Amino acid sequence: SLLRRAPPFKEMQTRLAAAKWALVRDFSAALRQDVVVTDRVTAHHLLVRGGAGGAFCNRPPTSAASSVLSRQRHHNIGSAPYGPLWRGIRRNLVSEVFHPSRLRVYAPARRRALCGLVADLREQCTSSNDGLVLAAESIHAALFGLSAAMCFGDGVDPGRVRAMADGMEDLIRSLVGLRVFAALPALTELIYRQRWNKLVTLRRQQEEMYLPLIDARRGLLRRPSGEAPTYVDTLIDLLVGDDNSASGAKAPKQRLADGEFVGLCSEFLGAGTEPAAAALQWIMANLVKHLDVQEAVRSEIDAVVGADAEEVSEEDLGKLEYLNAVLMEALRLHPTVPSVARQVMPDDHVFLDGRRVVAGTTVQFPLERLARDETAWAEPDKFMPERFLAGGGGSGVSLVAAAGSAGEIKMMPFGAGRRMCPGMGVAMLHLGYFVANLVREFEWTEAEGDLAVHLEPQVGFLNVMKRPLRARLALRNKGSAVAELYLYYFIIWVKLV
Ligand code: HEM
Repeated sequence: SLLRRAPPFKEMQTRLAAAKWALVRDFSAALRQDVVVTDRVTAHHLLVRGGAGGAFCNRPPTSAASSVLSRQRHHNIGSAPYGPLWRGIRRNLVSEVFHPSRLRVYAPARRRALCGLVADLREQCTSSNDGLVLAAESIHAALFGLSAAMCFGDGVDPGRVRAMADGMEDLIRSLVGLRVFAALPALTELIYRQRWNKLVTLRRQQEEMYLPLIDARRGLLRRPSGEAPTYVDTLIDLLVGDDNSASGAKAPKQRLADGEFVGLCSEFLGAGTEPAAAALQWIMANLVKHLDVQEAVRSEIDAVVGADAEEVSEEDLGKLEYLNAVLMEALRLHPTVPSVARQVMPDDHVFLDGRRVVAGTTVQFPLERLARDETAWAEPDKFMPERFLAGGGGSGVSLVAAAGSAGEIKMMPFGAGRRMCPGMGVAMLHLGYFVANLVREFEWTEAEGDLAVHLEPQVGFLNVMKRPLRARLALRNKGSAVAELYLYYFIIWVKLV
């Protein structure tokens, strides 16, 4: 009967095509009612201005492992209800880890990740006849290693980092199936026994891998000199308010429990790596498909960065306007998080065309659809970075919907409003830094047959490339000082692994 309640897919598409928003019933979320908003003015109104009265800042019940397994007692930033706990842990991430002054301290870790990636790609392309590389796997490993270093510190055993990355991929693959536990967990736990057991196993593995590293940081009397504070360090003494106080009275602030630590580290590693790794693949895939754009990025870099410079530095990125336009265009066409969701709370007075939306309704904002709106963009399905240069249709479009967005949202790959992604700044820094250096180091071209680049998405929990990125690489800077530097890093990397 639940299946019968869901509208046929085609009908839903037609309704969505014709309207600013549509009511759908989502059978997978058991009797839940969803509204899907596809209009950019309505999206801005709801996400940025909120529902009169309430803030319209809650997400629907989540399938995050911590929350489900602890019966909603332990939360991470994404799953926490809008309130003191959310405020405390989000503020900690934004001001203690992602503040620009702190981000500078992680520059050596970024450099090591880049050097490891370049060395890995060099090794692959020089050891095969045709320069073929498994770019998807290499990109993921480099970005995960960087997140792990920012979370737990340098010097975590590379074997353990690989095991954490494998566990995270497994968890992300399972997440769509785990949505059934977001509502009525006591019942769904019985019905979907196998999935529940899988969730318990994945979580236990995370505890076994993360807790010794967390304890090691707790036990440090003093950080090694010059080492940046890790995400775990910032959580150790953090005191947060409690949203679960049944009486509603203001509860005293408390330290985080082990379960919350594990959940927050899992979120940092997963949210910090997976959408960024997917975005980096989409960007490089478009550069492989559009060689003229790749060459234009390279020319811009060569004009700004001296031939003997070791790398495109983070300071250089601000001068690379065309590179920035490429990032924006790839994020517009391929938002790696497919949709953003809010739940209407009793305090939220959310109105659509004069009708109040009932409390409990989930409001979805499909990101790709908003960003490919043909009334907002010329030729919305085409990859045209120039549109983000001065005078183009996208110039002036900001990733932060509140600022300069003239009451509408033309794209929001990082979401919008108070719950928008807190990692946007660091993600854009990582994307710019990696893309610039990968284009400077190598010429990227397409392989043939099954290894060719397909810009076809596979949409699940994330919007990833259906066929993982493969490419043929040719070295630039073959005899330069830069090559020697990467060789040096490669030798160190091989010794470590
Ligand atoms: C290209 C990379 C990334 C993309 C496309 C992305 C996208 C998003 C989106 C669409 C949301 C939902 C926002 C909303 O509901 O309005 C989100 C939330 C979030 N992201 Fe990211 N993200 C990226 C990188 C990161 C990084 C590097 C971190 C760092 C750990 C991060 C941590 C989070 C967290 C904690 C939330 C939940 C925020 C809250 O509920 O207050 N993300 N992200």
